[in-house]
Amino acid sequence: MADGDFTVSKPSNGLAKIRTEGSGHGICHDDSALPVKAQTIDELHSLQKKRWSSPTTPMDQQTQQQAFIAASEEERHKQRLQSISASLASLTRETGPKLVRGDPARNAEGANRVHHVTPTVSVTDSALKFTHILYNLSPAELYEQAIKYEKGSFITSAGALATLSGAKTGRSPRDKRVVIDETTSEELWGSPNIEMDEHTFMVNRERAVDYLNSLEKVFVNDQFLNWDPEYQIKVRIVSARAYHSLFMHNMCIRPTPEEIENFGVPDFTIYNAGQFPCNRYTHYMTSSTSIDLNLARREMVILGTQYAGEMKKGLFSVMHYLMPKKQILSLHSGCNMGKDGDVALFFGLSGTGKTTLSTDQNRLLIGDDEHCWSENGISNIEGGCYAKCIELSKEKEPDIWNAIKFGTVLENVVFDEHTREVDYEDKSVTENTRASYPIEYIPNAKIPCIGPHPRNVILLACDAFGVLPPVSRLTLAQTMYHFISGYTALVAGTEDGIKEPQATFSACFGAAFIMLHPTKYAAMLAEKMEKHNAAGWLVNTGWSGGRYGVGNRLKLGYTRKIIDAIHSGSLLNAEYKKTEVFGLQIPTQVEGVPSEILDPVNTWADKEAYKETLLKLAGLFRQNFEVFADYKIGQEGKLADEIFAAGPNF
Ligand SMILES: Nc1ncnc2c1ncn2[C@@H]1O[C@H](COP(=O)(O)OP(=O)(O)O)[C@@H](O)[C@H]1O
Ligand SMILES: C=C(OP(=O)(O)O)C(=O)O
Ligand SMILES: [Ca+2]
Ligand SMILES: [Mn+2]
Repeated sequence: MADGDFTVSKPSNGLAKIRTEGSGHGICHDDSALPVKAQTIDELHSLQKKRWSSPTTPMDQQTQQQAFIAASEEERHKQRLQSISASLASLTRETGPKLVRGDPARNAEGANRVHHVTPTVSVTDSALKFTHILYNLSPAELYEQAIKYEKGSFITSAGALATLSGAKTGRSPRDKRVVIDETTSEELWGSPNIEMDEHTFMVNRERAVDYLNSLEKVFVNDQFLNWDPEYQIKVRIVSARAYHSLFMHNMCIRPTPEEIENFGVPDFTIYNAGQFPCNRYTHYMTSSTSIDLNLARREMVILGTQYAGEMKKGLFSVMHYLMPKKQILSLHSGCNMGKDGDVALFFGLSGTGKTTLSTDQNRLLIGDDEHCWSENGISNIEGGCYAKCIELSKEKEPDIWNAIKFGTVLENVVFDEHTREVDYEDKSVTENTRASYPIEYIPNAKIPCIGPHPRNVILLACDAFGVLPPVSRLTLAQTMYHFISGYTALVAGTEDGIKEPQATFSACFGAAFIMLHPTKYAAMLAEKMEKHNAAGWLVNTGWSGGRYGVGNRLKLGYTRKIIDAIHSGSLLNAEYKKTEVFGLQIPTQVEGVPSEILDPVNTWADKEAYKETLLKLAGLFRQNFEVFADYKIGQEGKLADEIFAAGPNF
């Protein structure tokens, strides 16, 4: 042995004899000579964990180092529990539940932290019970909670937490409602915001709160939205599952310990009752799922769905209401920045490439999904990303692949029972498999997630009809036309027999989230693009060479080359020609992309079918835009006429 403390010699009886060296008397070291600072096993275990601290998103150094006014620790914990108890107060019983900090499983630990928050006036059993609060737990603690108590939670070979979201594996837009009162009935755009009244909201709120209070423990996250400190809001998420708490830990901005101590009263609260359904006898309820937004109360209630994306997109709706009031444009877009500070926005509906294309090894990631454009520039609303991971490959999307590690929530993926290796091709649970990770898991994330005014505005459409060009340069009026249209066409996925792509028009590429009339956002976008001289682009990340079933999806590598040419500015100076019907300007050459695919007509073998499909899509655009024809945009509505004229002509 090279540096052995002991040697092994082979005696005649065949058994190896161990001789320790340096011990002098030929006996082994006595372990008891090394003192363990504990007299009992329990004491030993208590040494394992150091004092409580809270996980953070790296903010700027100064904020982090700022000393905070120190009330006594006990006092601060008490205040926090009081604030949470107020959040969870039942409206009819007037008082909040009794709260205990910590895990009920560790009773001894919890018991000495009991706080009698408010004197109880009612005498029901629920008033006698304690609700344990698991407050801003760390990813490690949440892993333990999930694995111990939530069926379907596993650690994958990469270290991510695999979970199941239950019966719902996507959002439920038809079950999302907004309270209409005197103010909001004036302000809100009717169509996507299915209404409900205040009273019904309160019925559902009570249902969610009673459910949460009936549990042994609930998770509470206090976090921030929006990286621009001037327009940041404080959010509280009360949920029943560790999975939800970890998801929001990843998706919202994580406060420093100092910020947590001084958090105070949240600006907005989510009550996520998850699997607990709404009462279908309640007015307005059309299913067992209800996602209810009350802007006046600044509250959201979730009943009957565990799909975590509901929380993040629910808060996005809130931002779509609050931000425009401050002249800030909220955007359903990804965003990244070049080394020279050139910022690009990527708008698009789900699955069109916002996350994939904003995550670019050559550029700094500002965010993948939700942003604000204010007079200060661009800021990300969130602290994390939510990537689709169906057919995820290490080669094509290395940064997303590498972000799937400890701390990442992997929703609804399928993995090998033994190795826990994820099969990203497997759609057994759903096609909408997802990974949620903190933004700093992307190596070139731009932290803080803010940037200057955008230079390029890229509208993404996954055109399964295969007739939109891979890239077109848009005039301002065309940008507005396509922004208001919000087109994409997807295929129904795995189902057999689906030959016809489904066209979707979703105003501002986010009709499910916008709160005001689409033209309000469009006017702000036009004003900002003009002021900051941003160029508009339409990029088809969908089909080429024929519609779905005949052609193929454009290679991600080609789309990336197109995006590179937009970023570098080289595409601004390219030679262009105009397409028929849609009147789009398309480049004749893009570096790294076969020129013949740039005009889709070249890629279709059946030219007649091409023309027919093109006209069909143009007709769908025209039909969709009819409802917007009467709106004024810009001064004296001049832009409105231009925008209307910027649609297809046939
Ligand atoms: N040419 C392409 N451009 C962009 N994405 C593509 C392309 N081809 C295939 N994809 C896949 O489409 C999906 C786009 O999803 P994602 O970026 O998560 O969309 P979003 O963030 O807009 O919802 C990814 O799974 C990506 O791998
Ligand atoms: C979370 C979502 O975002 P996206 O699909 O746009 O990435 C969603 O739409 O449910
Ligand atoms: Ca995304
Ligand atoms: Mn999105």
